[in-house]
Amino acid sequence: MTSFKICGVKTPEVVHAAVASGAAHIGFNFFPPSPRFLSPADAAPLIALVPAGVGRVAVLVDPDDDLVAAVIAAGIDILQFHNVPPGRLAALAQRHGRPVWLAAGVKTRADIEAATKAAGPADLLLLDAKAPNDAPLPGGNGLAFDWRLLAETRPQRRFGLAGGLGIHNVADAIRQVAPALVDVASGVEEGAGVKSVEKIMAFASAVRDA
Ligand SMILES: O=C(O)c1ccccc1N[C@@H]1O[C@H](COP(=O)(O)O)[C@@H](O)[C@H]1O
Repeated sequence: MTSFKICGVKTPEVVHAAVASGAAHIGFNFFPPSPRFLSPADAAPLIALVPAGVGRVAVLVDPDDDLVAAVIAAGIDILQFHNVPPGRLAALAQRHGRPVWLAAGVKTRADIEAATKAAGPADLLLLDAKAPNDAPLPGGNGLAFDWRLLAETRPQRRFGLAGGLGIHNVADAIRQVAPALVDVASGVEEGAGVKSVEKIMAFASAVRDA
């Protein structure tokens, strides 16, 4: 079965639901403009509820070193980076001694090629839709990219798929793209930043049935 990540979790009830659903990873968002934002202090008691064997992932957008250190102190074990300048990913991976994921926006084949190069030291390349220029968030926008691009230009490395996934399309995405992991934020919400336990369970069933 393809593994899945439930991203942007903010309450104990949703942590428990994500664990019960079989999520391999749970994401905590540390980007202040996001409706899913948590401070490291607020995230720490939630992160502590995640059992061993389930990955605790921090979503970070071009963070400074203090924020990275703070999320690690809060109990995070995987660092997911968006919008990091070229070269900084390797430095972050080395300095903080944690697995790193590189999230990259895709609209064209060239984006996939550039992301594959940039992801060099990353444990996972997470391909998401490229955010529109005026979007306040680089991810979490509920937008999918054209997955057919991956049939033409498949990254020669481990990659995950994010962006606009939900109960209605995740099985198709898995069959069509065969990613190592699928990642969802807004597709299991009933309002901006408000997760639905029912939708999380339905998403998990759709992944299992794919
Ligand atoms: O979710 C957010 O608010 C967010 C903010 C900044 C960077 C990344 C963010 N989320 C990531 O985007 C994917 C896809 O989101 P969606 O399913 O399309 O809503 C999400 O899983 C996070 O990895």
